[in-house]
Amino acid sequence: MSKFEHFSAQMAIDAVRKAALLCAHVRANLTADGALAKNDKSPVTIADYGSQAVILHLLQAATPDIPVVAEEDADALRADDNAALRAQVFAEVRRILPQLGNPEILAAIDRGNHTGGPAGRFWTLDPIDGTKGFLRNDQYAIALALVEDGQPVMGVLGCPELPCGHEATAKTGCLLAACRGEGAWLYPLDAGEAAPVKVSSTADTALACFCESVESGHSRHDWSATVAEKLGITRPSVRMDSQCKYASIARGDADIYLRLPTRPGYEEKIWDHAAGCLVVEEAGGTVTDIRGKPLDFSAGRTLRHNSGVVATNGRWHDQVIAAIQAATPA
Ligand SMILES: Nc1ncnc2c1ncn2[C@@H]1O[C@H](COP(=O)(O)OS(=O)(=O)O)[C@@H](OP(=O)(O)O)[C@H]1O
Ligand SMILES: [Mg+2]
Ligand SMILES: [Mg+2]
Ligand SMILES: [Mg+2]
Repeated sequence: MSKFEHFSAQMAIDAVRKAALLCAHVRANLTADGALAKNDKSPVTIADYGSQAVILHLLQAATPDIPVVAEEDADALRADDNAALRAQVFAEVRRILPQLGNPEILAAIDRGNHTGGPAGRFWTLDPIDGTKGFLRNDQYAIALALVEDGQPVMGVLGCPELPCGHEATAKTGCLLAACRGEGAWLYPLDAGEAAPVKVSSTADTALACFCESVESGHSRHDWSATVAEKLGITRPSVRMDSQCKYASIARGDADIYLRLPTRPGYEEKIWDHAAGCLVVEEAGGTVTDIRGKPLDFSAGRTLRHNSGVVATNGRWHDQVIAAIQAATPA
């Protein structure tokens, strides 16, 4: 690993950990006035804005020349109607970074407006992935990746509600990190030693555990049930919010993640997949779209050359793709 990648991985892990503290504090105290609906009707909370402010401020300090593609912007926060929400964001960010003034917080959030593309380096951030899960007190993730010449080369997934192991005593909260060519690693979310992670070795698709979105608006549950049947799977799917699904595949808890498009024309966002995709690949798994094409992170802010997502332990990925082709309309 180059010196730059080593430095940026440590810094990214630290930034995600700080944002996770903010998210946990907001979630423990969240009331109905802590969230807004965006233009596309999807929710955004104090924690989405606060997490983005903390991470983008830290990225700006450490790598000022690397632009960022992030989900949120501060437009709604600047509106007079949202003064109360804005004040809560400022207060939450200052619990983590006490020196930051209000204008700096808004400016940090607005640093995420890069267009992406095929050349050079950029960061991509989802400050809270699975905002609906966060609001339901369920799974969510903080996802940060470094993309170089269209390829994720470093990824960090903070998963504050995912247990760090399977034993009953395992702490809640883990973080997965990967650098291209260096494997994937599992850390306790707060602090502590890393352990390598590997995908499952499940050899028979009939024994596979498959996971998908909670929201039927994000992935076709009826089609995935048909795909599962074609693969001989009898266990029901595990429905889980956010890129924690990628974390589950990387750790071998699940074998297949299906994200089958609910409507033609929806373009998946790069921040919803870059970190998770690298973590799974570095754990030995395979990630493609539903036609078996690699995810193309070089096309801007979205995966516009892809349709849906499939992640597996890599043993029988082609069989899963074939089952999807047979189960879904052309
Ligand atoms: N129509 C459609 N199709 C596919 N994906 C969509 C769609 N609409 C929204 N989104 C994105 O889904 C992100 C969270 O999805 P998940 O499947 O991981 O979580 S969930 O179980 O549905 O809550 C969610 O990310 P966050 O906004 O960060 O929560 C959205 O970017
Ligand atoms: Mg998301
Ligand atoms: Mg988000
Ligand atoms: Mg969102």
